[in-house]
Amino acid sequence: MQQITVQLGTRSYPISIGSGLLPMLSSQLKKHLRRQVFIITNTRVAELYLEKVKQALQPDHQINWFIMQDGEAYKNFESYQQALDHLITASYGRDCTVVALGGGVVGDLAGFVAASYQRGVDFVQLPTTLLSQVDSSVGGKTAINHPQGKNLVGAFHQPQAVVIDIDCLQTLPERELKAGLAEIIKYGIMADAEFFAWLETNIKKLLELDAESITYAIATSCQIKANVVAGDEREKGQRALLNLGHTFGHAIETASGYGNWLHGEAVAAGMAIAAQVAQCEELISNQDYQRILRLLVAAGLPVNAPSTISWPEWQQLMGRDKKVQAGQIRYVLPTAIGAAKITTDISDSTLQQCVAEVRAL
Ligand SMILES: NC(=O)c1ccc[n+]([C@@H]2O[C@H](COP(=O)([O-])OP(=O)(O)OC[C@H]3O[C@@H](n4cnc5c(N)ncnc54)[C@H](O)[C@@H]3O)[C@@H](O)[C@H]2O)c1
Ligand SMILES: O=C(O)C(=O)C[C@@H](O)[C@H](O)[C@H](O)COP(=O)(O)O
Ligand SMILES: [Zn+2]
Repeated sequence: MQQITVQLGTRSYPISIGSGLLPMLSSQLKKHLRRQVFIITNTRVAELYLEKVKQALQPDHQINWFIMQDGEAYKNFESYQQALDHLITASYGRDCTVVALGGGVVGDLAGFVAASYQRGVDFVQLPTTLLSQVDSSVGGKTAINHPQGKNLVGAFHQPQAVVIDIDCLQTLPERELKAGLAEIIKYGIMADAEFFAWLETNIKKLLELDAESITYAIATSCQIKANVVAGDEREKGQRALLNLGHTFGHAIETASGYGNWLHGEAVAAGMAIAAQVAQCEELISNQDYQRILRLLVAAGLPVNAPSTISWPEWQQLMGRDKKVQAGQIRYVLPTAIGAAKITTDISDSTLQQCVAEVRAL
């Protein structure tokens, strides 16, 4: 088992990564779980893992749970209210722990429940998708979607612990695995040229779920994210680099109806647009631009944006991005493999042309 710490002073927390961790949860989480535990999961994950988790935690804990509907479309106000209704009906107090068992949808929603129930209770993440293991379970961004934009309602609320059992990936559909690779590739592009080169060589092994390679990719991703979050917990500056591809990607997810494009797929197409803009602006070499596209394609990810979104719609959706400051959209653009920058200085015509070109790739 490997352990990484997110260094946030008194709110620091461990990320444990390994095989066979769910059955050993009680010992993994000894110091991190309150007596009253409230598990939030979804229909699919409950079928696969809820009993295992309950068994691992009994009899030391009082356990209640809420099973939400499966899918991005359910990361909404209704599921949020239903989860709270369950917590209140079960008479859970402020001294409970909310446990998220599932992918990023469950994790984001459960995190927001934990952040807001009785003004904040403890929270533990048990991520079961590749995407949630490398990204959403770490860093404390919690949220639900609004029909007009992704993650528009939420809070920063760090977990007490994250336990990543790589065995969960055995049951994950291939399309979801690929979606997780998008956020892994993101780390290589924005922060780590050596990791990007490793991904170029090992992408097939990741697609085949080679245990050593997957563990290395998860640990490296979590370490990169932990470093960024430790330096800028609330996205006042450099944390925005973790949003590479998201200004465009979130617009794609919202415009196409939540769940039609997976988050990772939309981020992949968003990173292709960001790379294209960077190339038009001569911020990145053609060679690095090509390497980004090649790796995304090798991971089986889309590099084309949908052609159904009109330019005014792009503008409206991107205008709701949470990085907007003083009415100006701040774009994250790659400047080389392993480096990115945040800029407002891109003309509308360049953007429109790049979005059109990525549609035509
Ligand atoms: N908070 C953050 O920092 C952050 C970071 C990245 C993404 N996100 C959010 O995460 C969400 C995407 O997360 P996701 O890609 O995990 O999607 P998801 O949570 O919808 O999970 C994908 C699918 O896999 C199923 N599933 C989960 N674990 C499984 C398993 N082990 N075996 C079989 N099926 C399983 C789920 O039921 C679902 O159908 C988006 O809402 C995105 O906005 C948040
Ligand atoms: O942790 C972060 O910071 C990220 O930006 C990670 C992203 O992968 C993630 O999708 C996040 O939820 C996007 O944040 P948002 O602030 O744009 O909603
Ligand atoms: Zn993301």
